Amino acid sequence: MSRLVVVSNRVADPRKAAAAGGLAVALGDALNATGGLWFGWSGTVVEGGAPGEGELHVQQAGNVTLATVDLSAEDHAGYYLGYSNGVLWPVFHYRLDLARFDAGFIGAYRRVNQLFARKLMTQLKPDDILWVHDYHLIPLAAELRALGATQRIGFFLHIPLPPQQVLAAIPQHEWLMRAMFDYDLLGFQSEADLQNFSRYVQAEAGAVDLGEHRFRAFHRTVQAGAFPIGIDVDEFAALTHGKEASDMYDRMKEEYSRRKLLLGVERLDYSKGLPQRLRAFEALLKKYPENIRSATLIQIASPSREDMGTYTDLLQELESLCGATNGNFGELDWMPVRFIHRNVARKRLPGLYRAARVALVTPLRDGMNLVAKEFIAAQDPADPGVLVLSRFAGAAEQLKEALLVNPYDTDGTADTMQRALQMPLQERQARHQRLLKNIREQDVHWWRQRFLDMLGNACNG
Ligand SMILES: O=P(O)(O)OC[C@H]1O[C@H](O[C@H]2O[C@H](CO)[C@@H](O)[C@H](O)[C@H]2O)[C@H](O)[C@@H](O)[C@@H]1O
Ligand SMILES: O=c1ccn([C@@H]2O[C@H](COP(=O)(O)OP(=O)(O)O)[C@@H](O)[C@H]2O)c(=O)[nH]1
Repeated sequence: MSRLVVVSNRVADPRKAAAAGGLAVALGDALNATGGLWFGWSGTVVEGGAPGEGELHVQQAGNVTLATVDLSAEDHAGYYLGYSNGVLWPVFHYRLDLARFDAGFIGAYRRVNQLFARKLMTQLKPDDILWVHDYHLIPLAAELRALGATQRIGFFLHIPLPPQQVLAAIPQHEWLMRAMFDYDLLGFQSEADLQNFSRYVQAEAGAVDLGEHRFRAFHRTVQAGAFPIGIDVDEFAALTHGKEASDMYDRMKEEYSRRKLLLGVERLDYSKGLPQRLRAFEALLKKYPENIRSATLIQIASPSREDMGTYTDLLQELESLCGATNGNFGELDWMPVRFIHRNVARKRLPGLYRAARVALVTPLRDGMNLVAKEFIAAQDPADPGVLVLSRFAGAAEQLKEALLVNPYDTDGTADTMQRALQMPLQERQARHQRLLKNIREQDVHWWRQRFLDMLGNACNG
């Protein structure tokens, strides 16, 4: 059997995967099941290190070999903060207004992909199957092929793929698109992303649609598909009954025994729609004053990409919005919003999810959003909470029994929050049952197996 080689910017020890975030948890799970090699950035930034160079560290973690590379400070700035998160992240989330098309970034992005390709080549076996993840590494297959790699290589994009006209604003978009054709299989989170890819390559590269999502361009044929990522429902249910989550649940129930909790959990990121959510919550208090003193919003915003101005600006905006709502509506014995700018350990999160009556997952755009699925998995089926979900999250294609909202519509979102708070038990149970069925059927194992089965059958040529 071929060995699985997973490549991603973030790498985490899969034995400790429960402590890591979305992408890392899912990949840890995929590798735990099959064993193999996980290759990527070590997380170390070397001040004064030579650009395009980095030490390779190899260690064993159970049945998974971890191979990671350090990055020089110059490469980290240009590749991770610059091109990946200053250009690709905003554009792929439809935010051209936030993109910084700095001509200096692309050199570092290319250099790090070349560095990864060189280091990875030393670890590869001829019949390995490679699975590359996310926007940091789009040209990796092209760089590997240039060094002679002939292995099967798949790519999965964890973030949205925007429409053609948005994508085409990236000065290097043709180069990126050509690089995509060096993969055998391209995976997207949703049907909408897949459709955008199909239109884009036909319009911009004159690609020929061979049917069943196979496209021919640049003398190569690539298979594409939608593979919505899931969670390990059983692992999450077990976490829910663990000590950390139970303690958290008990604390929350005691603290908020007389109140209904609304909950938001995410990285502090402009894609997550946090200012819009806070405004909608304030509109809820204005339109439905019965919620004054009886509803509390807990918003966890875990620190992310803090070296970037767009992220620090957002923090200031959120602090000011929360301050205004608490100032306008707060009472001596009740504060409407609790804003927590810290990471909450994943082991404790299920307790928080279970104590909440309503989860607010209202991103402006999101590849998938695993928090939505974790919230469902953590609920008590006899008395479940309600999921309010943005129609612009990848998860909305699957989770149809959630209350779907347009996060730009402040009053509409406030009305939906009210509906969620008022929803009768029977309706909550019926919706939850169907949502749980969905996340069980399309879980992380299903995601991995479908992608790898299709990669096994796909062959570029
Ligand atoms: O690695 P960071 O820069 O700290 O960012 C964390 C991860 O954020 C993004 O996650 C995406 O993947 C999730 C799992 O598929 C998906 O549910 C979510 O919608 C996406 O935003 C990013 O794509 C990852 O590469 C980062 O590691
Ligand atoms: O304080 C926090 C906030 C988030 N998460 C985890 O981070 C992941 C976020 O994944 P998601 O797909 O929702 O969004 P991303 O951050 O990857 O864009 C989920 O597994 C959360 O449980 C966490 O462990 N602690």
